[in-house]
Amino acid sequence: MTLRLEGVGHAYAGRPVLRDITLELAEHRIGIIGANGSGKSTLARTLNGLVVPDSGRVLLDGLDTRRHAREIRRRVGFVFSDPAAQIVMPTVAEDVAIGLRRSGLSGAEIDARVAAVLERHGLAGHRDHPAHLLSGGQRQMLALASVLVTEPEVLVCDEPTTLLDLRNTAVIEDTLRALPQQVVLLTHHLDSLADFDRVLVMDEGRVVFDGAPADAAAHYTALMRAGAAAAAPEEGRPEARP
Ligand SMILES: Nc1ncnc2c1ncn2[C@@H]1O[C@H](COP(=O)(O)OP(=O)(O)OP(=O)(O)O)[C@@H](O)[C@H]1O
Repeated sequence: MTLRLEGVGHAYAGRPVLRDITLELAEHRIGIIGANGSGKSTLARTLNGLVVPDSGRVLLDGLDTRRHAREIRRRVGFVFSDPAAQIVMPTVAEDVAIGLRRSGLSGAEIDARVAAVLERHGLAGHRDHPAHLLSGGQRQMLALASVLVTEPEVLVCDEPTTLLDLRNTAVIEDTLRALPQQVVLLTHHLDSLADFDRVLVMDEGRVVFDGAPADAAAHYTALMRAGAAAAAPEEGRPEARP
């Protein structure tokens, strides 16, 4: 199973946010880091066809997201930063089950799969609770469970721990780490990617580094320092003083 981007470019209202990106994503765990607005989310969204690029193409095992959107969405799951974006049903179990409505499984099979996923992710005791009464960490776990129940081959997670405290961040990260399927994780937490197979650094719509986690973290830190230095007022300039 391989995701491939070929010459991918995308613009919003004429402003380029992805610039000629060519990549093959085959490793088990891939991280993407980069400054706010560098194009990470847009890139991630091209991977399951949520965004169809203006130019170039994105392929999953040769299937183009432009033409095979439904098949690709089934195989590439997507988890958003804010679980509110994907929790749609009143109760926890109903929310997990909704992803299986077109699976062709029987009601009993759906119930069994939902129960297994809730059990695996520590939500079995909340089966019939309203989703909005869960804690932030439980809500994100529910959003993750609702995607995992469909058994995607790839999971793309767009900053899934941004709204969580350190404990829940660790719980979600440990869950992602233990998944058998390919995971593409966007994050601002460089430590979370320490044992990843590959980390991409994005800057202004381009992949400016692609390699081992420690090297990517160093590259990103240097990039951010250079950006901060360029933006800071020059020392000693009279107009820069308070
Ligand atoms: N639907 C949209 N319409 C218009 N502009 C958009 C849209 N989505 C993103 N943008 C803009 O495109 C640029 C890249 O956004 P994107 O969300 O891909 O970056 P990001 O690296 O994920 O940022 P962050 O770390 O802040 O989430 C930003 O300037 C953003 O404002």
